[in-house]
Amino acid sequence: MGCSGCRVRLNFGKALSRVSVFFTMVLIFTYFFYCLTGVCDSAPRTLHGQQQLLHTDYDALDDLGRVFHKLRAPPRLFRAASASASAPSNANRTSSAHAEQVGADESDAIPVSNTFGTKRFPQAIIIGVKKGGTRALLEFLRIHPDVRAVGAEPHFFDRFYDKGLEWYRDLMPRTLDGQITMEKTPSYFVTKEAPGRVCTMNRQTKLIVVVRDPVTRAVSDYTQTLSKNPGLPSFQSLALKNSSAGPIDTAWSAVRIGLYAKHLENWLQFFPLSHFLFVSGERLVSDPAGEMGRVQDFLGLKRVVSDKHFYFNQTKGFPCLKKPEGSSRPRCLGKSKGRPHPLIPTEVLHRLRDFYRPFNQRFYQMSGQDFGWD
Ligand SMILES: Nc1ncnc2c1ncn2[C@@H]1O[C@H](COP(=O)(O)OS(=O)(=O)O)[C@@H](OP(=O)(O)O)[C@H]1O
Repeated sequence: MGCSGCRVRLNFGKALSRVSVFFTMVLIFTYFFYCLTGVCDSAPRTLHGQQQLLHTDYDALDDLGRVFHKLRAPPRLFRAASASASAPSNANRTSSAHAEQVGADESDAIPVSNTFGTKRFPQAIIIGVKKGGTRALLEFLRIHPDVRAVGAEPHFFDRFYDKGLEWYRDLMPRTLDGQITMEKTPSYFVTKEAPGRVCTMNRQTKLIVVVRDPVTRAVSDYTQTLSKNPGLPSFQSLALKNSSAGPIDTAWSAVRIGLYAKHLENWLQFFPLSHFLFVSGERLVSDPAGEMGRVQDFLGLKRVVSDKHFYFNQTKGFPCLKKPEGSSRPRCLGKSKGRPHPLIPTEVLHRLRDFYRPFNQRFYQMSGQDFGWD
């Protein structure tokens, strides 16, 4: 009896240890599963620490009103997490970052998440210009394994500066050594306070400005506003004071943003010219690989993004990204990028062109580049 009792107790003890081993395994698997999905990210978080910037829809990402909706979106599963789940070697680091970029098109989200690395302030920012081609540039750069970028526009240096630098850093994706953190907010270029603020964050920041013929840019800007507000007055009545007879209305933001020389002057009070790269919005469309070569050189990156990444999509009328490795679909920008412009009377366009000419010439002198808009 004592013996059997002891045996029963022994059997019971064995069963108990098997059950506890089983539960321990379950716990370990659950923990790893959650880690892989980024939920157990243990890095310190700020007030806004739950925000996870996801690359979802290019149009929405550029829609300022929806940025914070995007910021609060819950993290989703992503392929790269498992690729980098084991301690990442240097090779894994680049390929895992690359894997995060794979698989998106304009409607299908590419959740960008990473439980490894450190959140850093951006070393390079695309500061402008609105409707210049900034989204195309950022998305082309994101193919590069050594670039990690915020998908949405943070608008920190113009709208949310009072939230503080830690808030801003927390918006950034994690990067590993050798990777560059980037963001794009085109309104920085025309924000008076932005240069001083960026300089306070880091005076070594590299600044990229995508510029486009200011006349076409103004029409593009107007097209965007019109798409949100169909009752908008005509382009000419907004561009010209006192209707068609009057002078150009420089108070209208669609006109004012195109005074590139004026805005650049403000930035040059804080940063030397060597910190700027001016990307031609026109060449970004006609020769994306060529322009991307210049951008990668400026950022000190290996030239990874090249001809082989692009194809010209006849339907869209713009270059798109070829099917990235492991993805089922090629990637074009969304509907709000490359949409048809309304017809503007030729004399109004001529008047605008004449108006911009001296500012363009001044901008060519300041930047040391002739963009050939005249
Ligand atoms: N590859 C590719 N695909 C689609 N569109 C392209 C591309 N490259 C440059 N562009 C031009 O980008 C213009 C929009 O500029 P932004 O992205 O800077 O706009 S925004 O300020 O972020 O709203 C957009 O302006 P619109 O043509 O007026 O829509 C495009 O001309």
